[in-house]
Amino acid sequence: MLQIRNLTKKYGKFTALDNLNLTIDQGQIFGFVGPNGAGKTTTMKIVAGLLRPDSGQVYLDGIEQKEHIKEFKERIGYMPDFFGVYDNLKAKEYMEFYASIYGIEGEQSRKLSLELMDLVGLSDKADSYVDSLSRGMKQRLCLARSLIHNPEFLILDEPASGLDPRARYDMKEIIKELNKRGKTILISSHILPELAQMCTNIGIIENGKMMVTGTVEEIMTTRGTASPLVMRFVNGQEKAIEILKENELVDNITIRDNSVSILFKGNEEEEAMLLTDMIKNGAYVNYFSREESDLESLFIQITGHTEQDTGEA
Ligand SMILES: Nc1ncnc2c1ncn2[C@@H]1O[C@H](COP(=O)(O)OP(=O)(O)OP(=O)(O)O)[C@@H](O)[C@H]1O
Repeated sequence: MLQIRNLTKKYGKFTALDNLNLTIDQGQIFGFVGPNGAGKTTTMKIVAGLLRPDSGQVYLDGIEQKEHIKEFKERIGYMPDFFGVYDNLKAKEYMEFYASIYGIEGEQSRKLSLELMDLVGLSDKADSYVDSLSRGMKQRLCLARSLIHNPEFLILDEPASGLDPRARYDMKEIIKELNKRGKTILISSHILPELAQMCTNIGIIENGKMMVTGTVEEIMTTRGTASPLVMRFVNGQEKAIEILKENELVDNITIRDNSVSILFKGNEEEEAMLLTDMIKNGAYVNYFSREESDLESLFIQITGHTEQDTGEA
């Protein structure tokens, strides 16, 4: 079990992580979702032991990271969100180089490197130069590299970023296979439906704080977002919004294009009363409906961002 407790990280005066808490149980694939700059990479780097927090603790099975950094690094594999340049290095040499960092040499290193390249579907590229591989292949190689010391916990920072649909699918299948083989996985992404298909649990981060964590179903239930209430107005939207703001059952008002979306905690009767109240006060409502909720709308409800807003998917 990985536990992150009250993690705070500042870059100068800017607070990137603000008392962040998170627990990931063994065997989970935990999807870490948030807009650009929310603090995902910072969190992942801290857990991987590559960045020091200003305060807070990270525990793996109750063992505190600061006191046992070597053991942490042995038990955790980290795949960064960028891939460096490796001139004149073949894929197998790249793998063997990383194996040597962990003291794995000779025949053992060659065998392990080929096994891992096979696992990520790159066995036919062992003799290709790293720089000649496609982006998807490089990312799979990077994943294979993070497995070289057989870590039980994997941290994957946007492993499918920039890949085409086929390559994304392949990456997802590899991650599911790794989970089946016993790896606990923390994965970040902006692609929410993809995370939903693959993850057991989701955490949504915004401005360095965990907004919500749980299974997808739990999140939707506890946030009351199972069905956001969406409405449109021909006239009187401002008045309607005033009414919405005063209603105790209304949470999180999102205004997008020509529609207003809210989290409404009331029952059907209270929903009808809300509509009546808006109409009585001069709002011309031409649409008022509970919408099917998915992860995308959940994300927007919680963070106020669309995937497009967050930049690269
Ligand atoms: N080395 C640094 N120096 C100063 N500010 C930084 C540094 N690294 C990150 N930040 C800032 O900290 C915040 C969190 O960054 P981080 O990379 O953790 O976010 P993220 O959620 O991973 O974003 P993205 O989805 O874009 O990768 C951002 O505002 C970023 O600009």
